[in-house]
Amino acid sequence: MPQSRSLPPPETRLDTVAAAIDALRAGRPVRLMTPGVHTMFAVETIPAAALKRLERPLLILSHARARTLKIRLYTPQVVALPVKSGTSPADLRAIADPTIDLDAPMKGPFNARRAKLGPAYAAAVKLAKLAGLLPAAVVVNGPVRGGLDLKIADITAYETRAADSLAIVTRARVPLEASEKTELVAFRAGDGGPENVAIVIGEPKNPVLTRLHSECFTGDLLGSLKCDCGEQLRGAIATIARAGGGVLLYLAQEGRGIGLINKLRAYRLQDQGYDTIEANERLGFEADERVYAVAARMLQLLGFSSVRLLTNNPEKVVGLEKAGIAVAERVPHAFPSNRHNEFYLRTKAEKAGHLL
Ligand SMILES: Nc1nc2c(ncn2[C@@H]2O[C@H](COP(=O)(O)OP(=O)(O)OP(=O)(O)O)[C@@H](O)[C@H]2O)c(=O)[nH]1
Ligand SMILES: [Zn+2]
Repeated sequence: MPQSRSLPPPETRLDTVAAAIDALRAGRPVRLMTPGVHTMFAVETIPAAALKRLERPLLILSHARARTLKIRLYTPQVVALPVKSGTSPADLRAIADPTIDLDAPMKGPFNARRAKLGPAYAAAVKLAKLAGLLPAAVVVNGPVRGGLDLKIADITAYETRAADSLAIVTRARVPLEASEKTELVAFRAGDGGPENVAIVIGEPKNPVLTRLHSECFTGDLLGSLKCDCGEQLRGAIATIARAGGGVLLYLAQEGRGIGLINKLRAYRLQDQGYDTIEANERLGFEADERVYAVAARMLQLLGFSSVRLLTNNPEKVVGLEKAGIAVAERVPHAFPSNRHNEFYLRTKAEKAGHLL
């Protein structure tokens, strides 16, 4: 049975998070309000002048990044490293970004703080992730002028809130090569965030044959041979059409939720010999950062409550069920490998439990 989702606290807001994402990406500070105040910048965008003015800044890294740097994990979720005076944004980026390891050898050892960290520190890293930036933040205890105010509860509730606020914006018939009877349904969240599209094929019947397709610019659009996304996308449309009907959700979750730029960073690490999972972790991400609340809400808005899911990934089945959709059956969805993606597919099978 699908579990019912816990509702976000009613006082949390969506629009504040969207504004904070813009601020961080532009190198501006965000004030995180618990009851106390902390101020954060993203490591990727902090301006030199702003860093210089901060009093006793801490560099906050995820556990995944800390493990790569052999930093002791004294505190849960994230670690805090005191930033010495005279440190430049480039120095911080060299610690946070493994793709520049080789150009700027890092100066260790790094001694993390042992003292307990309040919730603002992990929230800062989560907000950097939501902004599509490296998962690393500079945080000070106290307010900084010019910052935007954001409640920590708004960050924690963001994904659920965004999913709950989804609405169908428009729909149109778009005949496809593999399926002439096809309609595209466009969804948008209340904060105007990333748009998601459902491709409704033929006459879907419950439990509806469904593919959750995470956007892949390189595979879907450019025909990259590094992954199997392009084949899975076109293959799913053809399979669903042959079955008489179903739905493909085209989800704005590039790079398993880390965004295009971070995925390209992960590809750089793969060229140095790391596999797809190690690359994510060296960057400071989980192996898979996707959540399926948006997918579940799209299905509900389309009137579907139970699916036959085209996937090899058991985590997608669990994720969708957790978000409130019953998965009546898993339908395998594998394609032959090529010499570029063979190792990638084998890694997914061996390390991420993908079933082939
Ligand atoms: N971070 C990262 N993302 C990747 C990499 N290769 C492909 N992707 C992303 O992985 C996603 C595609 O995964 P999916 O095919 O939806 O899902 P899956 O987990 O492989 O499971 P299936 O349903 O069995 O296909 C897309 O968002 C791609 O951009 C990689 O090496 N690193
Ligand atoms: Zn891909």
